[in-house]
Amino acid sequence: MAGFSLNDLERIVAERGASGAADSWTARLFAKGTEKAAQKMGEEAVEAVIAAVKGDRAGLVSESADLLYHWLVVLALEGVKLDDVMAELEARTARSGVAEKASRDAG
Ligand SMILES: N=c1c2ncn([C@@H]3O[C@H](COP(=O)(O)OP(=O)(O)OP(=O)(O)O)[C@@H](O)[C@H]3O)c2ncn1[C@@H]1O[C@H](COP(=O)(O)O)[C@@H](O)[C@H]1O
Repeated sequence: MAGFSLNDLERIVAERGASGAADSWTARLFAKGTEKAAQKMGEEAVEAVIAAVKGDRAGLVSESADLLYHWLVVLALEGVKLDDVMAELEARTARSGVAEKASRDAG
């Protein structure tokens, strides 16, 4: 699917979290703080694990979405940017030399 990214969701989480809106789950999580948000993140991770082990692909998609959303809430509450995580992943990829190996294999 094109057109929606984790960066989009990160921005929505920041806006809704800061809104204080009574009908916003994100604002409620922000008000409760990192401990509650991290607890929810852990619950969603376990639910994703259970779906994977059961071979429940639709469940795995749904629980993965819940997990990524709650993970972004925890990052926001802790002042960590998605870009920081991507930079770490990029650095690991560079250290592993996988990109160079792939381009050598392709050439
Ligand atoms: N992606 C999500 C998203 N995924 C899951 N959830 C909410 O996460 C909550 C967790 O559900 P659970 O069943 O695990 O928990 P619960 O039983 O409702 O709560 P507890 O009793 O366990 O505390 C639900 O209320 C879901 O609606 C989400 N809430 C919001 N978003 C995104 O955030 C945006 C803003 O949402 P609001 O902040 O609600 O406006 C939305 O447009 C979405 O893009």
